[in-house]
Amino acid sequence: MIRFEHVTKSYPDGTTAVDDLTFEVAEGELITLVGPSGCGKTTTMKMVNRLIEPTSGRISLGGEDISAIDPVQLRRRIGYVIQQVGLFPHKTVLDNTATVPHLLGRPRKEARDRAAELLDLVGLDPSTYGDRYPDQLSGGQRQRVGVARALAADPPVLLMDEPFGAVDPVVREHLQNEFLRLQSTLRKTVLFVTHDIEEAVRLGDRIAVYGAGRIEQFDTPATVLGAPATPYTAQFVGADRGLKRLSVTPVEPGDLEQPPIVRLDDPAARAAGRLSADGAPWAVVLDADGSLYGWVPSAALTGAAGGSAAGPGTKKLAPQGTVRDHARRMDAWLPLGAPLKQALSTMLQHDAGWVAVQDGGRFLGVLTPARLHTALRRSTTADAANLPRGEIALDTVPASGHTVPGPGA
Ligand SMILES: Nc1ncnc2c1ncn2[C@@H]1O[C@H](COP(=O)(O)OP(=O)(O)OP(=O)(O)O)[C@@H](O)[C@H]1O
Repeated sequence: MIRFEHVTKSYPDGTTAVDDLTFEVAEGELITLVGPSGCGKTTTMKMVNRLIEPTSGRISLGGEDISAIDPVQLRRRIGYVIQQVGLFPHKTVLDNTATVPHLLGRPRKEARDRAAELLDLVGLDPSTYGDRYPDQLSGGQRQRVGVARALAADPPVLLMDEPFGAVDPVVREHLQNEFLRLQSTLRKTVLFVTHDIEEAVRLGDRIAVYGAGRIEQFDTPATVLGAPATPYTAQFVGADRGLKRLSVTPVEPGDLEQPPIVRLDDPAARAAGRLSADGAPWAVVLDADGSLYGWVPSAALTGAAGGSAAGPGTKKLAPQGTVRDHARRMDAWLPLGAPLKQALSTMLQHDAGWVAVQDGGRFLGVLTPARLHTALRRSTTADAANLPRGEIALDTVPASGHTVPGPGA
């Protein structure tokens, strides 16, 4: 969709803002441009809508050389969101958003209806905010209007230059999540400038890491974090890149452990026999349709008073009733493909030694801290070797136990 071929921008004073850039952005892809101040990110962006003309090289949009497109026509195909949103102070939020469609010839009423839809889309109720003026909004709300306005002409391409840079971290994360939700349905081709590596990782399908005027690495967030191409990139993404990588590494079926499984309606005696044969301290309990209900400690099944809390020497009774009578609920589960960070956070939140992973309501297995660590290492090695994760064998330091720790362990 967007293609840079050997693009250079030099200024008469001898500054080379961008030096021989070549890259391609696919349709519907969100690329984050990240790097320190002055490395050429904004210059790259402004060359796409011809606010800056390159000194040499070629930029094309959908196969068309942009130097042959009238800049005004070109900008109608490209939404532009900047940090200092640049709303018209004397116009209401609704009119600010409707300006572009109206300028493009849509009747006023139609343009305003569309603007109301867009405000709704970016999370601003038009009946509450539509009649306000920009100075009656918070910084985060103004940014949302900026995004709505950029989307108003329904351009296939969006350029976003630190659009969430001026708001506090909490609002910023909120805006990022909303923008991701929007992008998952709109699938615009987006160039997004930021100097915040966290933001670049969270939003980008791929990240372009800039050094002075050049791209040092252009790859997926997982690869940039797991296998930085140069010492510069490694230093830029930070020493805690393993931790950041948790956010972009999904849970895969091969990561899961398989504790014994019993069903809610199984007789307790049979379930106890099964656990005792396996030497397992607990089992996952599934309901009739195969989804997670919770877990049951072996001690509870064998009737020891107080279940898993029973001390040594407690007299064991014959198992009574069904598993349902002894099982404990466990709400902590994740969908397959959820990031490892969510897995870790769910374990911590539930104070549990494992978290169940399900696919469309079907239980697949459990992830433990040890397995999470292995998954992270394996995916990092796989990215560096350019192989599927399942094909990576690790030389692993053995975990201390060989059974899955019980919840709360
Ligand atoms: N008109 C100009 N004349 C000379 N140098 C310029 C001019 N405009 C920009 N530059 C230089 O080009 C380089 C790239 O600037 P650019 O705005 O693209 O950086 P950036 O990566 O977006 O930085 P920031 O994160 O601070 O916005 C900088 O060194 C800047 O000083």
